[in-house]
Amino acid sequence: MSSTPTVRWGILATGGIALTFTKDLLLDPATRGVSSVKHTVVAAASSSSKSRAEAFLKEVAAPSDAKAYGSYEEFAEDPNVDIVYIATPHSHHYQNARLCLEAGKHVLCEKAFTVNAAQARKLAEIAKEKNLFLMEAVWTRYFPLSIYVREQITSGRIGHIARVISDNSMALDPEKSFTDGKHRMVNPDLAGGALLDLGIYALTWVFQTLYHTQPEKTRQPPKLLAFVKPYRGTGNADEHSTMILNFPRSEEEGGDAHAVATTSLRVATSPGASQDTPCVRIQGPKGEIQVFPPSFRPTKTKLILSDGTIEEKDWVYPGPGKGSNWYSGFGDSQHSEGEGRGMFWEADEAAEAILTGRKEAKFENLDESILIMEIMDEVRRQGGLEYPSKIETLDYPVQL
Ligand SMILES: NC(=O)C1=CN([C@@H]2O[C@H](COP(=O)(O)OP(=O)(O)OC[C@H]3O[C@@H](n4cnc5c(N)ncnc54)[C@H](OP(=O)(O)O)[C@@H]3O)[C@@H](O)[C@H]2O)C=CC1
Ligand SMILES: O=C1OC[C@@H](O)[C@H](O)[C@H]1O
Repeated sequence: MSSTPTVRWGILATGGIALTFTKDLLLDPATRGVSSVKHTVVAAASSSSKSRAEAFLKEVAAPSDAKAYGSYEEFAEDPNVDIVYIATPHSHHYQNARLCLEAGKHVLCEKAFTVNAAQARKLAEIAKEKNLFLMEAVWTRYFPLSIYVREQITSGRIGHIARVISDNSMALDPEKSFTDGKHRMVNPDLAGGALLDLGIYALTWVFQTLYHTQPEKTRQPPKLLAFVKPYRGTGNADEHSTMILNFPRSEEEGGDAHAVATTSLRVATSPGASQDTPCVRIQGPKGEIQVFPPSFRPTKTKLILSDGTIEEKDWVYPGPGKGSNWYSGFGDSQHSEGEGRGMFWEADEAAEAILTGRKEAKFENLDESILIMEIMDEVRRQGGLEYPSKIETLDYPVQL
């Protein structure tokens, strides 16, 4: 019998990303060289019906004794669940995460963490009170590619970072793709728009290169200037947001660093099907690191130094995958047969934290998730973008 500890997951919601995450979760960790932990799925819940949860468990090939629930509330009480993965729209994260924390479960909650910073702060407070692990599921931070980029920065390869230019945009043709305005990408009731869905990755790259690479004690929040263009189809959801950030730095560190973070659901980072325009450029006096799209799951980096060195790297996502119908999100065709999606690395991190008693994630703690929510609050304040009060509230429980 294996002595490897197994973490027991419950999956809250059965939509697109829940399927992708759970299929990744159930891949053998040995395929990515992990031997310290195993994952299993013991329950799934659908707010639509129990039969939908059953169909979900079947589709992901969960163990046959995994339990299906037709209600999130009943599911949260399941004594066999160690940690819940929350895969509802942004609007629902606060209510759903709070439900699970109140029931004593550890939580991995999809991005954007919440609708606003106040909700994120409240969840962090409850997790702390109850001594539970809580993490925003920003999977990109856990990729070997991201770890490599951060290491190039901290080892000083390009010198003190002067500037980061970061985009995550997709030409989604919203009038055609989301005709009735109800889709979560554009629906204000679901905290839709580019900023919370796609812009968070543009900000993730800015923060993981300019903020997370600093010693924790010296990290300082940036100043922000932002513009927001509303999506005319639904009004209170943005079709693009553009952010300029200034990160304070001492003269010894090269002085203040600047970032430009952009996001759009109308135009793409790299035109057509090409992926040859960098989505992230990290610039220092000794060179530049480029990351190629899509910024949420890049497969290529290029380091260009002023001494003429060029290091190009292709990044493979370990498998075995589950074939070509693997959900890949909007406009993302970057997935090859045989590859996993790459969501298992964040799951490994959550599991490792639970097993070692750590309460926050190592590559983005709760303070950093809260700070990024504060930045997005400020973008919306400067851009005049308000969501309905029922999804901005701290009240709990609220039926959405
Ligand atoms: N990390 C990544 O790469 C990705 C992350 N995401 C994030 O995952 C979350 C979900 O996205 P995605 O899976 O694409 O969304 P889907 O619309 O495909 O699924 C959302 C699920 O949430 C549940 N739900 C509960 N209440 C509602 C409601 N009022 N309206 C719609 N759905 C509801 C439903 O499941 P049920 O009926 O079973 O309760 C639904 O299937 C978002 O936060 C998004 O940002 C999305 C795509 C990629
Ligand atoms: O998180 C995400 O990454 C992939 C995108 O396709 C999707 O819209 C977004 O939610």
